[in-house]
Amino acid sequence: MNEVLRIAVQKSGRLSEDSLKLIKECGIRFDNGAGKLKTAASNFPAEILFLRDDDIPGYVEDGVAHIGIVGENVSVESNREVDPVHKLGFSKCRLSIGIPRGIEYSSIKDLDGKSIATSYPRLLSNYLEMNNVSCQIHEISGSVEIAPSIGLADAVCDIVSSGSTLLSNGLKEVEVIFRSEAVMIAGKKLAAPYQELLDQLLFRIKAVQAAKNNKYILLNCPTASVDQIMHFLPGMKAPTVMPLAKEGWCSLHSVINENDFWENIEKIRQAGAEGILVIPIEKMIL
Ligand SMILES: Nc1ncnc2c1ncn2[C@@H]1O[C@H](COP(=O)(O)OP(=O)(O)OP(=O)(O)O)[C@@H](O)[C@H]1O
Ligand SMILES: O=P(O)(O)OC[C@H]1O[C@H](OP(=O)(O)OP(=O)(O)O)[C@H](O)[C@@H]1O
Ligand SMILES: [Mg+2]
Repeated sequence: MNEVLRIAVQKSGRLSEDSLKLIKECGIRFDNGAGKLKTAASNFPAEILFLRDDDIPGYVEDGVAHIGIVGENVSVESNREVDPVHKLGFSKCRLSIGIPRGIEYSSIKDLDGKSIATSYPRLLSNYLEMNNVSCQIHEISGSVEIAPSIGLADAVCDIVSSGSTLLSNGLKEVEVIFRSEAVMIAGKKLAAPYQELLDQLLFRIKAVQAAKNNKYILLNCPTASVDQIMHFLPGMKAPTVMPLAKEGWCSLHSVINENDFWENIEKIRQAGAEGILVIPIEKMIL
């Protein structure tokens, strides 16, 4: 197969580092020397294109790139015909409406007749329409949070993560209109060889993500407690249980999910587990 999967990633910005890290964790090696806008992988039929994030959905729709990594906010705002094939779990943020801190706010209806500055006119107008509110939208491409203080608009609608940009510009968050994270997008109806390469890449991405969400756990426990502990550590199929060289004791090996880690650790300690070791997993094939 000579086909090469073209992957579009952001050249420099909030998505760049995590996008390249993910591709590397999938075992794909490439050289991304400074200023390089295109690079070929050395051990996977892929080429990486370094682009402005706003241009990525368009390139994927046109087939210039087969797949791309962008924020869901940018993908949906672009209204391009692309498939959001897999959420990637990084660059989590929200698109929110903010108003000057001193202004009282009770509901979205308070914004009726007001002006809002944003880089996301489509997402904003859909939200306003859904709520039967009519506003004047000022589209600007950056430094949106400055708008109320220079008299450009009454409110803003922009990306919020920690909220510190809103805060340092005298604004408060009043409505979350969209929640976003990085997503892999693909062209509609990819030709079979590219779909096959995308499937291989997705298989690797899922293994990397599963490994990040789980830890390998080893512990010692009284043999009589195994059933109770297994209940909290079901493992991928079932935990491994081996006798210890001490009568009435065994060693139990399993995986534990990051999300309920502390809660379950407490429960297995109460059930008699001792000498608990928790180890990161590098890849996890389900
Ligand atoms: N503060 C943040 N925390 C988390 N994710 C964010 C944050 N700001 C932006 N993002 C996400 O990262 C994406 C890229 O943000 P960035 O600020 O790098 O975009 P940009 O300035 O438009 O970049 P480009 O120069 O490529 O056009 C956003 O579309 C959003 O999905
Ligand atoms: O809630 P916070 O944690 O403060 O993050 C929100 C800010 O982050 C992004 O800007 P960024 O810093 O990427 O700068 P840019 O808009 O110039 O790209 C976004 O446009 C917000 O301004
Ligand atoms: Mg951009």
